[in-house]
Amino acid sequence: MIELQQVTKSYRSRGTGRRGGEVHALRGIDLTIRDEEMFGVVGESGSGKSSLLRLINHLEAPTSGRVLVDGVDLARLSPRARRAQRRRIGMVFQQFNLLANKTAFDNVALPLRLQRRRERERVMQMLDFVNMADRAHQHPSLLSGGEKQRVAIARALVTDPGILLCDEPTSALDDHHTEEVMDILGQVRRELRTTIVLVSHELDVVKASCDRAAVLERGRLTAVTDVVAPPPREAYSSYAERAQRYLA
Ligand SMILES: Nc1ncnc2c1ncn2[C@@H]1O[C@H](COP(=O)(O)OP(=O)(O)OP(=O)(O)O)[C@@H](O)[C@H]1O
Repeated sequence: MIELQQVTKSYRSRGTGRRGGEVHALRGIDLTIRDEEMFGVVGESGSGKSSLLRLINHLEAPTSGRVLVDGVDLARLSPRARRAQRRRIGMVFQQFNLLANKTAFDNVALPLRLQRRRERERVMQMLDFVNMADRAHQHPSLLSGGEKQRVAIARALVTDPGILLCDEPTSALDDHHTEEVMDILGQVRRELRTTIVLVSHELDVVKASCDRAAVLERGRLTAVTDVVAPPPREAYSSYAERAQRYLA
């Protein structure tokens, strides 16, 4: 479970025009994300979505308030214990962040190697999970955006984290690849029982996949809603019927 209690995050403003000023990226956030749910975070650009993820991952500490992951306040841990705790959280980014000079296999193996683990089987198992086993020895430049993101998901999950944070994972992809990546994330939740936090400005993606979603507006949490999934494609007899009903 992830809990944010009265969390505030402020940054010194960038640039010289407002020297000494502060940007209030998050203000007074109270939020609980349950185990094994797919939780959406939506909001306009600058509303604080990425800041929220960085706090959950403890890449940054809150200015005030507490962030608890499975009941543990990472701010109170020693740096070493915090690093160990952070390994239980995987992360996926909009621009994939794969190393261009390494194959898909080596990219996925990297988090294990950083822990001095060499587990070829485990790497292949994760590549298989994202349907990329047959591309294991290709470099990212030969892969489509959707394929790169699937490799990035395998890399994030190879150390078996209980939580996966996704920052705009489909925003650089076309509709077809978006669907492919969201199918994989659905499978991650169902089969690996990973808790997924999905930051996205694409309301359709959140509607089709999340159980609940938080709406951020200029750093404030304005709502947490249960998401009602749209009817599945099979519910319509034709594309025309689906388009008509979806748009109306
Ligand atoms: N390191 C930083 N230093 C200064 N200001 C920052 C920093 N990171 C974020 N901000 C500011 O905090 C606010 C929230 O930014 P954040 O990136 O969390 O929003 P976002 O909703 O993820 O936006 P986007 O969708 O454009 O990435 C913005 O005004 C941003 O300029």
